[in-house]
Amino acid sequence: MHIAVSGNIGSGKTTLTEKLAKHYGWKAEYEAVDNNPYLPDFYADMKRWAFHLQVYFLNSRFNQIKKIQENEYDFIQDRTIYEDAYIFAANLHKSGLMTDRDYENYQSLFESMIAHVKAPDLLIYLRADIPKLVGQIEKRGRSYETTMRIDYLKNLNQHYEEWIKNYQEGKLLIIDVNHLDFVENPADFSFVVEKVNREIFGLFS
Ligand SMILES: Nc1ncnc2c1ncn2[C@@H]1O[C@H](COP(=O)(O)OP(=O)(O)OP(=O)(O)O)[C@@H](O)[C@H]1O
Repeated sequence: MHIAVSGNIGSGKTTLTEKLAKHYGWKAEYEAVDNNPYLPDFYADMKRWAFHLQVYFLNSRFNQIKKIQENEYDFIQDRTIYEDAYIFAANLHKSGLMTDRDYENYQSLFESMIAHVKAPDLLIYLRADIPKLVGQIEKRGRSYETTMRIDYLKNLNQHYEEWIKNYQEGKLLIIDVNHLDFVENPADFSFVVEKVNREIFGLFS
């Protein structure tokens, strides 16, 4: 079984992925953040590094999916390959931070890859408004994320909502996390687990 957690920057994917993996005994696949060779440069100069970063994420996500699909274990994945293409790359192109030429090249690479990708059995989307995202980004205090503009988060949220509205690849669970704190409040985590239980009941057989 393949579960994926999606959502904007700071929506709490990594924490929820960790907690659900522990709760259900699933293996977890995280985003390449600490060893990412482009991320700090990208935040300093998006136009200069957009294409490089997108190719890096696409490849790293594709390798994760291969691993998940080739394995017999149940996996939970922190962010999907769809978000790289339909949210981040699309937004960079729309905002004029990726040229038409680079975007077309990227899309063609994505199309070649997506033919080999199976959608997750369950997609969990963490919906969060800007104040919640900003609060969580500030709390974790990654230095290179301090230059991030509110507009960037807003545009990403618009892309997320559009994508989720049209998502038909598999089961989808939308969780509004604006008033949830599944780290500090055990009842909030139980609330999420109950929702997930309802969705995965039947997927195990
Ligand atoms: N395709 C992409 N294009 C641009 N930036 C990306 C892409 N994928 C991930 N990132 C950025 O890489 C970093 C990944 O950090 P991390 O894995 O902690 O996730 P996050 O998006 O901050 O979410 P969360 O707080 O929900 O775990 C963030 O700054 C994130 O937005």
